[in-house]
Amino acid sequence: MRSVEAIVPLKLTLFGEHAVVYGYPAIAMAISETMKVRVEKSDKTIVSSNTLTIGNIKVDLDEMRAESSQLNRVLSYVIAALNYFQDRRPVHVSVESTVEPSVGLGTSAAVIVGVVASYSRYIGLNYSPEEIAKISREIERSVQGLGSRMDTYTTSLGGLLYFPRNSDDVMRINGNLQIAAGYIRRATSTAEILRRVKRLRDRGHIVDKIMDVIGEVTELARKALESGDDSLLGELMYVNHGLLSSLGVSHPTIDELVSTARSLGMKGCKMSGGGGGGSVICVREPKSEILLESKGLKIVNSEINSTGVTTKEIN
Ligand SMILES: Nc1ncnc2c1ncn2[C@@H]1O[C@H](COP(=O)(O)OP(=O)(O)O)[C@@H](O)[C@H]1O
Ligand SMILES: C[C@@](O)(CCOP(=O)(O)O)CC(=O)O
Ligand SMILES: [Mg+2]
Repeated sequence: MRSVEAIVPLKLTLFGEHAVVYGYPAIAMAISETMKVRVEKSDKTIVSSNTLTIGNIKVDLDEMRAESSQLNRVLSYVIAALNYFQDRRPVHVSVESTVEPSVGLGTSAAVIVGVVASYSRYIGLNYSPEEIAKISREIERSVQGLGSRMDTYTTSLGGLLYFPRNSDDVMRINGNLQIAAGYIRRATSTAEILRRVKRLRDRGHIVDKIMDVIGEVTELARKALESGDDSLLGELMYVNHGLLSSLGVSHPTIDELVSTARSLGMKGCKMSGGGGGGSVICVREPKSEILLESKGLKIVNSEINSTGVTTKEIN
């Protein structure tokens, strides 16, 4: 077999980001923005990517070789995913994403899921999406030192998913939800923001009280999703956003956007994902994408992806 290609959906966190890391519930959905990870036969291990940006490079112009102290960090998820396998064969891993890295859409999870799905099939293993999710979750947590099962399970399994409190379970939600979503670039990574929240949480109980309320909001949002109550769902988005902002994980542009949406009488908007900039979701209505674009956000294809990660052999 010459090569295998995995197509991985990215994700939107609807409710419960950050709290889910500490056992509180969350709701996330896989979307139709995707990442392709192709693994093909090679005489040495090479990684190429269409969206990765690295700074601080030194180029040997005679050899046209680039070096950067940031390479290891930026490729850490790909490297960790390949290192998971005992059966290591030299391959060319090419990653093609329709969005920028590190904007709250789960590219860290997607790149791990894509490498695990494509490389495992390339060496003749036949993992189920659940096995890919389980393996990928441990890899993402090992790279970041912190993190929940939400992103790796959502990008592996697809659909609209509910992650119950204090459990390793995941359940599908039947809800027909129209979301508008977009992102701005951010200057930090989710791993760094997770460390910042952990430091805050280690200093006292107030963070757990805030996360407990986020958990209550998420449970109410699950019921609103199942009953199709968009106006309650939107209100809960504003509340969840305010609670995340109180944890210091939002961003001035995002806060201003969400408060503008609320003052315009829009149903609901909130940050989505790790924060510090990145993604915003709104209950879809005529004004939502206009507002997102007016604040400089890049709109993403937020149609639900119900299939999760898929792979195909390319001969
Ligand atoms: N196309 C890609 N190729 C290789 N690694 C990627 C790619 N996209 C993202 N990553 C990895 O994921 C990291 C971003 O993860 P994170 O900060 O959690 O943001 P998010 O998961 O919201 O996209 C990047 O710094 C990089 O290490
Ligand atoms: C902040 C968190 O809840 C979601 C992170 O989302 P993203 O990597 O920014 O797309 C972390 C986690 O669940 O592992
Ligand atoms: Mg991530």
